[in-house]
Amino acid sequence: MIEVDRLSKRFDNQSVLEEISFSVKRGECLGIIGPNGSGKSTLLKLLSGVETSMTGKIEINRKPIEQYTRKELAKWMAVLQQESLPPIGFTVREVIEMGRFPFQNWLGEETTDIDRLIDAILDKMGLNDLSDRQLENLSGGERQRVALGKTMAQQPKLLMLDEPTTYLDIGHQVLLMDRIREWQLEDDLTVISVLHDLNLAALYCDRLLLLHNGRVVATGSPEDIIRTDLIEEVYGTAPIVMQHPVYGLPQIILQGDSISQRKDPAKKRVGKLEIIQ
Ligand SMILES: Nc1ncnc2c1ncn2[C@@H]1O[C@H](COP(=O)(O)OP(=O)(O)OP(=O)(O)O)[C@@H](O)[C@H]1O
Repeated sequence: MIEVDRLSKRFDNQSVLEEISFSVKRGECLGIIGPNGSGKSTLLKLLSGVETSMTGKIEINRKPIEQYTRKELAKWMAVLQQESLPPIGFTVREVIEMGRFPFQNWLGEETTDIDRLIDAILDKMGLNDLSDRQLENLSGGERQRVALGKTMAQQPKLLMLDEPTTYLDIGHQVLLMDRIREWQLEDDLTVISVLHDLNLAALYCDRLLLLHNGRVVATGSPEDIIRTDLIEEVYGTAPIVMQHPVYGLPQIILQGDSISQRKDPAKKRVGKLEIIQ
C-alpha cells in the first residue's frame, strides 16, 4: 500500500531524515520508534503530505503522493495528531461530524447516513453520555477519544497516529490501542503510528521501524527489534527484555544506576543484570 524509497529531508543545513526506505502492506500496523529528535514526527508529516521531501519518493497504491489532491488524501488517510481538535465552542458530536468534511459537497451535503455513523462511533468510543458536552470541558483522555472518533468518521483506509497515548493513564492507553487494533482488524485498516512506549509498540504493532539520527536502524517484528543490544545502541540505556507471560511478546523493564541506592535495605540490589536474550 505504501512504498517509501530513499527519502531524505533537511531543515536549513540540518539533515533530519536520510535515505529512508520501507514499505507497509494493507491491513498492517507499523510502529515508528526511536529516541527524541530521531525524525519520527517528520517522517509522519512526509507520509501524510504535510511536508515535502528533498529527495526520494513516497507511493500510495503505486501512485506518487504528490499526484493526490489534498481532498483525495483526506478521503484516504486520517491523521491523529496531538491536540488536533478545534479549540472551543463545539460539542463532542459536532467535532466527530467534522471528520466527514472531505466527503461533503460545497453545500455541506453528502450521501452517507451520517447520523447512524456518528451514533455508532459515539457508542464504540464510549462517548454517548458526553455527546452534547463542549469539548473544552473534557479531560485529556476524553478529548483523545473524541479525536480518534473524528478520524473514524473519516472512514480512512490509512490511519496515522503521532504519539496517541501521550498524557493518557494506563487504562486509557490500553483502551485507545485496543479500539485502534479492533478497527484495524475489522476494516483491514492500515495503521502507521509513532510511539514512545516500547511496551505498547511491541504489544500492538505487527512490525516496528527503529529510527536513530534520521536513519533506519532496523525494521522487523517486535521480537527482532525489542532487543537489549539494539535498544542500548539507540537509546543509550540497557533495559531488561522479557517475554510477556500471556502474549509471548517482548516487554522491557528499565534499569538505572541510582535505583539500587535506596534507603530501604530490603529493596537494595547491587549492579545491573547483564543480559538475557
Ligand atoms: N520545521 C522544522 N524546522 C527545523 N528543524 C526541524 C523542524 N521540524 C523538526 N526539526 C528538527 O528535526 C529533528 C527531528 O525532529 P522530529 O520532531 O521529527 O523528531 P521526533 O523523533 O519526532 O522527536 P520527539 O520524539 O522528541 O518528538 C529535530 O532535531 C528537530 O529539531
